[in-house]
Amino acid sequence: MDILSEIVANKRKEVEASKELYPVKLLEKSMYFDGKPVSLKKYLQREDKSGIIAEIKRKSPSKGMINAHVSVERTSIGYMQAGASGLSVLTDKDYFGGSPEDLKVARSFNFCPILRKDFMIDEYQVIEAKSLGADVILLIAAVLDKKEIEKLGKLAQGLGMEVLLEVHNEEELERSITDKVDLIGVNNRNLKTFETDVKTSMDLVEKIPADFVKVSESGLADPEIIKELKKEGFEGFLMGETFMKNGRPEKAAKEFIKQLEIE
Ligand SMILES: O=C(O)c1ccccc1NCC(=O)[C@H](O)[C@H](O)COP(=O)(O)O
Repeated sequence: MDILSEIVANKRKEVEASKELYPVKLLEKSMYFDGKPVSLKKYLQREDKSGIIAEIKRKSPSKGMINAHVSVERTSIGYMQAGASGLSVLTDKDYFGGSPEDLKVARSFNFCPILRKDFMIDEYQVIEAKSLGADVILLIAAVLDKKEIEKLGKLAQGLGMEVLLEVHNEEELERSITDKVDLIGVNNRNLKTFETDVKTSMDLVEKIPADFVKVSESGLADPEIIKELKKEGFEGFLMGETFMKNGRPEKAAKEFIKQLEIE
């Protein structure tokens, strides 16, 4: 079984357990449930922002432990002060060392778009994302068919959230495009081999219809590459490890964003 199939199989069990522990009726009582989400699309298009979606991720299947002792409060606030356009918070525990609590902490300290970064396969998780205060959910084309993307996307949009669809190649892009998503992310990481190549973004960009905000994801570590991706039409840049491998991720983000020379 490849890692993605393993993560998804594990996620199915986890979601069933969560449904028992925290039924939807309870999630709907959250103080965030009726709140208006913050638009990532709008933040990515602000000229005073960097376009960086800065991620909080303690570990990953490709890199193992990256930063076990990160302070979500300090890092999330620091990322936004450094000029990030939004936050991405891993809520998967077993493979990424995150938790729903991490997202709640980031939400309570920041007014900015927050992406719930997880493996979404069930409507329950979309409702849970809203109850945690998320503004955006991720849908991964490699694990969902078009009907599932439309069902989960429609529910998220109905709750006021935006949807980031992640693709890795032309086949995934072609079979998944729908108006039930708002942003399209090109994952530079091959989730089977873990190899990252920014050429993946460069090659796919012209195939993405103009009405979607374009995000380049993973393996980004050089400000010059961000400048090139911007020229190609990308407005968002999802970055995790480059910042998280530093003891103070927010300081690494500040240094990096400074080099983008935002006016
Ligand atoms: O990062 C992994 O090893 C990974 C493995 C399997 C599925 C997803 C994985 N990563 C999730 C992500 O999409 C990244 O955290 C995100 O794009 C940031 O990437 P990076 O800047 O390379 O940390």
